[in-house]
Amino acid sequence: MVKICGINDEAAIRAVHAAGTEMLGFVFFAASPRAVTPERAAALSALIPTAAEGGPQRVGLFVDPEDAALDAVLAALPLDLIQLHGTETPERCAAIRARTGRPVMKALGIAGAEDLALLPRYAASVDQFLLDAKPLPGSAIPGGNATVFDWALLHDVTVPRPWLLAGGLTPDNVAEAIRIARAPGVDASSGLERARGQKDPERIARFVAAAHAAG
Ligand SMILES: O=C(O)c1ccccc1N[C@@H]1O[C@H](COP(=O)(O)O)[C@@H](O)[C@H]1O
Repeated sequence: MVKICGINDEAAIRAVHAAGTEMLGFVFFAASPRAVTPERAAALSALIPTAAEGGPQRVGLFVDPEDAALDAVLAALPLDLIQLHGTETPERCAAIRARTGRPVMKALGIAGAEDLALLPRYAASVDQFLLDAKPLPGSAIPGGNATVFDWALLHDVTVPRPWLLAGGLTPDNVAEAIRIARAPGVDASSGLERARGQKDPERIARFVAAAHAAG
């Protein structure tokens, strides 16, 4: 299972589809260099087949969203999954799942084994986990920072929901990351860019091929 996040232009979404990627992410968080408006995401999404037609699942990435922000995005395009990348509590995740009728993927920042203790607290309230590097102090955004964590922390962990590994993944390190973390899926953004916020179609193709081969 491969997710490419931060899709914000036509070449990138076409590359994601051509590579046979299972999921793509639109960032609805204004502080991100990859942020898109709901209208821009809808226009890009319309360029390739829907998930029901065999295309990738559309994931909406939010950071501590208000209900109105979720409603505005869902009115513009039919997301398949909601990614929550802020400080949402288990109760807020459950409320968003109920309100939107969409499955929820909760991102947890991992820096040490103690961070994995949160997994059981969220398990009943979410459908998937995204295990990402914990942002370094002073980071302007809570993800998408090309930060890697120690994948071996996950080697012997039973994650109580389907999950993706994220944080500083690139075409060159993704196979090793999958092997060490025993990850069933991966997600990448910065490592597939030619400049901050600008995806490179060639890196997308190499990343997806490497991840699928490793899986
Ligand atoms: O990509 C962003 O701009 C972003 C902003 C706010 C929260 C999360 C964000 N991205 C997610 O972060 C991880 C790791 O990204 P990277 O590969 O290290 O750049 C990824 O899952 C994105 O979904």
